[in-house]
Amino acid sequence: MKPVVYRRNRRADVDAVRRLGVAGVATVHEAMGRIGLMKPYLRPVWQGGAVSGSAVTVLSQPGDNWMIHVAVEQCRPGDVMVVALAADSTDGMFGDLLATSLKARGVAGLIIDAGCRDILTLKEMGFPVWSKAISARGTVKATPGSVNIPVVCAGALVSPGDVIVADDDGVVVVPMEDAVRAADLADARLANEESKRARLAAGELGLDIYGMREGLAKAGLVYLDDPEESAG
Ligand SMILES: O=C([O-])CC(=O)C(=O)O
Ligand SMILES: [Mg+2]
Repeated sequence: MKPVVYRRNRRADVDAVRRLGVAGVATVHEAMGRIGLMKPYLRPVWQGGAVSGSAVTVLSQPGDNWMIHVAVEQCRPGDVMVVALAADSTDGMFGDLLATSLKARGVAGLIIDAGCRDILTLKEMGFPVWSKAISARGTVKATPGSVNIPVVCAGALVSPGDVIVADDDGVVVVPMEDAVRAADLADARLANEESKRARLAAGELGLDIYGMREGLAKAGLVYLDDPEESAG
């Protein structure tokens, strides 16, 4: 496949992107029917960061961060850069210099299926990164890849413009055309969880709130008194 950069104007619906970010990864993943989650080996390089934004996708060669430099130019404020690899790598392809460049363009964060370095500075900058590894191993600029093509990142298909939601729980992808519907479903789920949270906090049991007792009995669960106590 010839290396290519697709210039792209289309982005996901801005309000849907915001609402999906508020809902967070676990809620969005559930709302979509438990799909779209990247593999859990992708971890935030510092805790407490959270982003949602339209994906600018990058396909890079292992040990080579040339295409990240190329992709910076294609980013707009609010975008999330997603870097997939043509073959497995944990090399430290990204650090505070590239983060400074992305931040200057208003990019919200980076998802990378490889290594990241300069962690302390990234944390001080408040620039969130989810990576497969933390590694100081340096990389070259030798072989081109592509920008804004569909990629598979940590097991999930990401097309340019798809919504990326990332927080301490992981990273989830929402197809661009599903963004508004997913945001509506996530909002409904949040409202429903709020009422459940209040009832659980008041001491009601999940067993009763969810009407589980009958199903458990049908499934054969029995309750017995402790034989030692009744013998006594
Ligand atoms: O320069 C690199 O190759 C990656 C890096 O450490 C940075 O962006 O600061
Ligand atoms: Mg560096």
